[in-house]
This record gives sequence, C-alpha cells and structure tokens, in this order.
Amino acid sequence: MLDATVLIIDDDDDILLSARLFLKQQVKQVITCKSPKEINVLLSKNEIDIILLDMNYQKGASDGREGLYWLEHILSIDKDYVVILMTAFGHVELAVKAIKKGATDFILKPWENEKLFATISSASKLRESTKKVKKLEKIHSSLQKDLTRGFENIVGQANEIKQLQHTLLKVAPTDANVLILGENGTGKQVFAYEIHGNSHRKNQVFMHVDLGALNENLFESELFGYAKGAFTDAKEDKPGRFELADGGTIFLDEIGNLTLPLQAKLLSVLQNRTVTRLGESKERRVNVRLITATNMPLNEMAAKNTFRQDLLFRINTVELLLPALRQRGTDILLLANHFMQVFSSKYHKNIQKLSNKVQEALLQYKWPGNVRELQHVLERAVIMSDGADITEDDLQLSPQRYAQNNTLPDEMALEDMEKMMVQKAIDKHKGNISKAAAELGLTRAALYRRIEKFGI
Ligand SMILES: Nc1ncnc2c1ncn2[C@@H]1O[C@H](COP(=O)(O)OP(=O)(O)OP(=O)(O)O)[C@@H](O)[C@H]1O
Repeated sequence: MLDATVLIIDDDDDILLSARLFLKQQVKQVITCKSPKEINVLLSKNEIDIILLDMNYQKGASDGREGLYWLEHILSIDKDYVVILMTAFGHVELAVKAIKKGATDFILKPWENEKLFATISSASKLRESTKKVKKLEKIHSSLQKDLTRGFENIVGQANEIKQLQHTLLKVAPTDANVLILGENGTGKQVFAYEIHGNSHRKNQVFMHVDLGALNENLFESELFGYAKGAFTDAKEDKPGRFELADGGTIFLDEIGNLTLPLQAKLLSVLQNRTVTRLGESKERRVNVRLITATNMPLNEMAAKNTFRQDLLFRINTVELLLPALRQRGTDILLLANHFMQVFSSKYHKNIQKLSNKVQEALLQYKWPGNVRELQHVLERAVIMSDGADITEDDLQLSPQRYAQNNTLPDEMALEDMEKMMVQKAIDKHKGNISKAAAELGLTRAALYRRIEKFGI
C-alpha cells in the first residue's frame, strides 16, 4: 500500500466511485469531490499528495479549458503538488499542453486499473522525493544560518581596514581567486566570509577547510572524496569538500602549511577545475570560487622554492594583507567596545564602558594574538567584572603578556622568560610539540616537563 493521500476531482459519480473502490486498496487515503470549486478547502484541510483532476466539468464541454484553469490554480497554491489529469481518448494534445503547464502525468479514460496504479505509484515516488528535497533544503538553510551566525561583521575604521573593505567590495562579485595574508587572529576568515557574502554565490555553500589539520593521508580523501573500497575504511562512496562546495566558495585556510607534493595535487585540481575521487578514474567538474589564507610569507617561500610559484600565481589573483591589530590604532578600542557589548549581552551583564585606564592598557598592549586574543580578553573581563565598568584587574593583562612582542622588561625573571619562550614556540607551531621542541633545542620529554611546570 502506498503511503499517499489521493484527491480525485470529477463530476461523474461513476468514475469517482470506481476510482475510489480501486484506489482504497492501494493507497493510505482517498478523498473524492465532484466540483473543483472545493479544491481550496480540501487542500487547506488535508495533506494531499496526488490530485487526479478531470479536464471538463460543464455539461457538453470537451476542450479541457477548465482542467487547465484548475491545474494552474492548484500549482499557484503550491508548485510542488503532483497533479495527474484525466482525459478522454483523442485528447492527447491537450494532455501534452497540460504537462507543459506543470501537470505530472495524464491518464486516458476509461483506464485500466493496472495502468492507473502504475501512474499513481510513480507519482507517489515523485511526491516523496520532492518532500524529501524540501525537507533537506530546510535543514540546509537552517544549518547555513547557524554557520553564518558565528561570523562577525567586520568592525574597523582604520584607514587600512577601510581600504581593504573597499577592495573587498570590488573583488567579491568577480569570482577572482583571493589570497588573504595576515598574522593569526587578524580576521582572515571573517574577510573570506565577507567576500562570499557579497558575491553571487552568497546563498550557496561556504566551505571552510583547514589545510593545516589535514595530513598527507587525509588530504586527498577529504578534498577530492573517494569511491567505496578505495581503502580499507571506505565503506561507501563519499564526495570530497570540493564537490560539496560546488556552486559556492571554498576557503582553504593555512595554505602555507601544504607540503610540496600536496601543493602539486592542489594545483592540478585548480588548473583543470575537475576532481577525481580516490579509487575512481572519472573526472568530475567542480565550479567553486577559491579563497585561500595563510599567516606564512608565501612570496618569500616561493622565492625559496618551499611554495610553488605556479600555485601562488593561481591563488593570488587578488591579495589582501590584513594588518596586525597593534597597527590599527584606535580600532583596538572600537573592537574592544564591540566585544564588550557582545559578551555583556551573552552573560546577562550591564557593563557600560571601559575605564580610561583600561583603554590605555589596551592601546599599549601589543596583541600578538590579534583580534582573537582581544576577543578572549574581553570575554574573560566581562565574566570577571562586578560593576558597570571593566577595570584593569578584569583584563588580566600580566606583565609577561605586555612583553610578548619581543620587548622584554628589564626586571623579567629568568623563569618568566623561559615560560614565555616555551609559550611562543608552542603558539608558533600551533601546538605541534615536536616542532616547538626542535626550535627550542629541547627533547619532546623536556618540553613536556616545562609545559607541566609552567601550567601552559
Ligand atoms: N574586524 C573584525 N571585526 C569583528 N570581529 C573580528 C574582526 N576580525 C576578527 N574578528 C573576530 O576575531 C576572531 C578571529 O578571527 P578569524 O578567525 O577570522 O582570524 P584568522 O586570521 O582567520 O585566524 P587564524 O589565522 O588563526 O585562522 C573571530 O572570532 C572573528 O569573529
């Protein structure tokens, strides 16, 4: 039995009766009615899946005009209704016209029950998949909203930021490849999203891929996908991130971290605009807008041959260099006020302002972690604050923190310096203990001992 509700509209009682008797055994529910004028009420009261609609109602009419009128009416209520027209033999031209107007199928009267069932059954499958697609579209759009909710608008009035925003608005609609350079936490992802949001792809996917997190093994399967059986764990076919981003924007973050062999693989995809899933030979076309970002000096790396010059040419049609926060003057205060408001409302506090001393401290600090660090500092300060102001104590900017930009105060203790060096090396290598240890000239075990000792 089909899980569908069928509405039959025909002015002939005999037809209604025989259709009802037959379909009652085949589908979940059958509703019949003699006049199409009842359509509005019936559609609003019942969840109808399939409508069987006669073409003629007035006595003697045979041109099917009424049927076409009601067909259009039903589809104007919801274009996804599945309408099957019933027409007499010899009126096939009329049926073709109806299909052009959006009917799903037609059936000739008098029908054979088998033929009617086959028509209803394929209509029901169509209806189910339309419903599924609608549901998925809803999920997709709400996920999309959730994803975008996390993104901030670009806050900033400094000349460099205004200039960057100006360039961004020019570049965004063009589909040009954009490379965003800047220290950690300067807002590269925010800018990438803003480009997407101002492009004609804004209602499509924005796919963020952290290349730094993909090792050699994962790179191809994540980015290009794989076919079932391509490797032991490949239990089913899986599209890669490029395919999933088709029609939208792909944002490849930390591109400077790619090894030379992986750079070659990426370059070939960008050149051909096709991907081949692991374990397959079929080339699949992908239409994506490419944005890349890194905190590494790609131009210098290209000069030293650690980054492919040809790949750099591909990705840097337009280059945006985001200034460090310490170079943005009073934007520091603008951003601090912005985060103060965001977190005051998040933590249900009524914090009005940053005291003068706090403003001074914020302007003096060097912000090695840039906007991300400022955001964290303000979040913690809002949580710690007891009154209507944020005080210097709430900020918890320790002397070592002031010193992080290589300006060491004379009175700094040896132990503090050691802690700072360890922290810097770990930050620089994004928590990669082996690399941090190598830079400090320590063994991994010795570095772990220090991490424990300093509570890092
Ligand atoms: N101009 C800005 N206005 C408002 N918020 C910002 C701005 N720039 C950055 N942020 C916020 O700061 C945080 C860090 O930004 P983002 O993740 O874009 O930096 P990033 O340069 O991509 O960092 P990383 O190099 O570590 O990946 C985010 O929470 C972001 O919302």
